[in-house]
Amino acid sequence: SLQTQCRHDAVNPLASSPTQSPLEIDSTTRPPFPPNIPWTHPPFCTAINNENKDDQEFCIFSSNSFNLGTGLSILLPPETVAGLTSTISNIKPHWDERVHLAKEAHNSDRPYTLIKIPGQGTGVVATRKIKQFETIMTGFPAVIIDNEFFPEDGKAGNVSDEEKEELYDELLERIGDKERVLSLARSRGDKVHVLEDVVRTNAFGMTLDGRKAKGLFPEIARMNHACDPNAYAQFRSRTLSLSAVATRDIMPGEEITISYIPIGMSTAYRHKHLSNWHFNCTCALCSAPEQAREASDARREHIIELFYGMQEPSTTYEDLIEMTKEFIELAQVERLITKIGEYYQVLMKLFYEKGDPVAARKYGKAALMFGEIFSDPDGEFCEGLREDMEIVERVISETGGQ
Ligand SMILES: C[S@@+](CC[C@H](N)C(=O)[O-])C[C@H]1O[C@@H](n2cnc3c(N)ncnc32)[C@H](O)[C@@H]1O
Repeated sequence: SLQTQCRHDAVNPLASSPTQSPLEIDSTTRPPFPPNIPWTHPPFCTAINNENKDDQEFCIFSSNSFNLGTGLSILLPPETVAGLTSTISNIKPHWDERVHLAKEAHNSDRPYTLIKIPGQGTGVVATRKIKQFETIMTGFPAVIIDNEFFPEDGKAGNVSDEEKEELYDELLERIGDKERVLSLARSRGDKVHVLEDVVRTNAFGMTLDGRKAKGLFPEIARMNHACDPNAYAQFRSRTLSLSAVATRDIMPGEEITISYIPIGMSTAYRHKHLSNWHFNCTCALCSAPEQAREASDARREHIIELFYGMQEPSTTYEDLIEMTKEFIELAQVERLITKIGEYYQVLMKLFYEKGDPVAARKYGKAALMFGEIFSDPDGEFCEGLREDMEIVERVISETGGQ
């Protein structure tokens, strides 16, 4: 049978793990700091007491030269950082990517500008027509912090306020371009450390070598949320970059938006998930007339029913064909294009299990095409799909597709 059980992490569309093999680390001593690695400060480490497991060491590593001197500071276990070191030292942004990054670079080539959006602070607006699938901007992180430091709102977690305060002060001190970070939006007032607030309000979920973390990409963080967005943030583990990619054509003057939450939920679920950002969503879908919103909710709920229905063992091959057609039509009406790779992957698996490898190949190819646009091309999702496609191709050549 096919190997891929892993879909993108539904809650964390940016999940991925870098492919580099870790440098050797002796975890009983301070992490090594050889001169050939890119860090410009000695690591600053602390052991966090975890009630259920052994203590875990976390260190701040910083590079002032990263990303044209804007700098990077990360707070992760040293073993995870070891796996990232070669990625960080190898980053040479392409010129077309740098256009959107460096203050001094060709500003006029940028297809967007920042403006004030009533009730939403700053937002990003297109200055020319942007074509579907075009990369709008590519950014690199300023800060990466392990999720150990972000228990869910209201939960205690393993790190004391004093420990966090000390670590965040140190992290902030080491950030090369502080303004790039401190000018970002905040949502929690003075109740928490300014860095915690900025990260909670602006960072993207990512998985690095199996550890969940939050990455702060200050340029893309200016994009506001919409429940039916026209762009998508794609993480690439190989370059540690995050790109905003257009999911449809965007006209000049149109605001460029991304979804902060997994796409495809009905209104009530969306608002529950968005509560983490402390704002009432005023996007076009949430402010649509009640009738239109209810119709969209009904379609979205039906998509979810079909999705699970198709996976029921009792579903026959004929039912699967009918359900697939209806499912794809609804997903198109709701414009869930960024999820389509994930949906097609499930269809590939189902048709394969029902003994139709030719249909499985059709959906597998489509899954990979969308996966390479909307998820990490070197991440688990695409890697797993490539392996599965080899199995499907082999079965077709052995059986002639019967
Ligand atoms: C990642 S920031 C986006 C950029 C931000 N507007 C700024 O001024 O830098 C997230 C914050 O923007 C605002 N925001 C984003 N999307 C919104 C929406 N759909 N409706 C209302 N406020 C929104 C909220 O204040 C939220 O906490």
